[in-house]
Amino acid sequence: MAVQLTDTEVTLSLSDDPNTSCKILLYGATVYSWKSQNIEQLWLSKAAKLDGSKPVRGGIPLVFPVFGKNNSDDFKDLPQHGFARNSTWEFLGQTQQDPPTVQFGLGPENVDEKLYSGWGSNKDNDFTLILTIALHHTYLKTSIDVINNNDYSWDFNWLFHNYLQVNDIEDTLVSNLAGENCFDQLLNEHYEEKAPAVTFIEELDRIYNQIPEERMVQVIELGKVVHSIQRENLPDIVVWNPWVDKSSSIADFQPKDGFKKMVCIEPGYVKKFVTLNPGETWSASQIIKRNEPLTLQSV
Ligand SMILES: O=P(O)(O)OC[C@H]1O[C@H](O)[C@H](O)[C@@H](O)[C@@H]1O
Repeated sequence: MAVQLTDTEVTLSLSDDPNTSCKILLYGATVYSWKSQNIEQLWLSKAAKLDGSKPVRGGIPLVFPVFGKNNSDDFKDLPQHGFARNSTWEFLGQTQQDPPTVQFGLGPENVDEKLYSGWGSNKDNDFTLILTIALHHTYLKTSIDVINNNDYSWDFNWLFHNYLQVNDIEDTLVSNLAGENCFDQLLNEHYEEKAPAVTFIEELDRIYNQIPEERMVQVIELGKVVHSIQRENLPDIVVWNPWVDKSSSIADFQPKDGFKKMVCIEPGYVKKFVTLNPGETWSASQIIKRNEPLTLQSV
């Protein structure tokens, strides 16, 4: 069976290749495992909670309606990264057989009242989120539709918080960001990226912004491309590795040297807010690919 459902999660697998599969928790609609030909592609903390008691540390948590903490009136009462990752989504069903494709939905009725009331000055922003996940032989596609059901407009951020698995972060490069604008969240500074590729030797937390859509960001290990990310309507890319001190301060980050095995590459719309008008739908997607050729688009 290509799609299996339990009370808490959905599993997709390819009928002609059962070793290619992904698992999605209803909690947060979080993809917490994606295996391609039996090789796990996503990093998941050994201490990640999969019981709905807190957002999943690993996989692909979803960030909505705010990225990080924001002190403006409409967002200051929300938790870090909003409430999509800590709400239980509805499974809407399978929409396609081949490739296996499923959808999940979230609306105000699914969100804890206290969390929801932290958003917006009207306190009744009526939204629908539809998440679509499609599993292919060599890639995983996640797409989001955000619908405004109100008769007034409101603002939001969206981000796919991908925790990608690597063998050794010190052998890992992230390419195709040279020459782009970056906001360094640790230095609290904007600058132009001068390095031909992003390397990791300490904690790193940057928002690369307004990256042209044709730019394919690639994660390269010892000269081999391990992940490539294609984006639609997601102009910003957060690159994060917590390294030693930050990992040790995160209770559900295990093992403590797990930062060596992961890099977060997070396509989103976070440097500015999307303003969504009444009745309108905003759509975006990402495709995470394996085994792509090296594409040099900036050096
Ligand atoms: O600990 P969390 O709330 O899941 O956030 C984890 C990380 O998310 C993003 O990558 C941010 O850029 C980081 O500043 C943050 O530390």
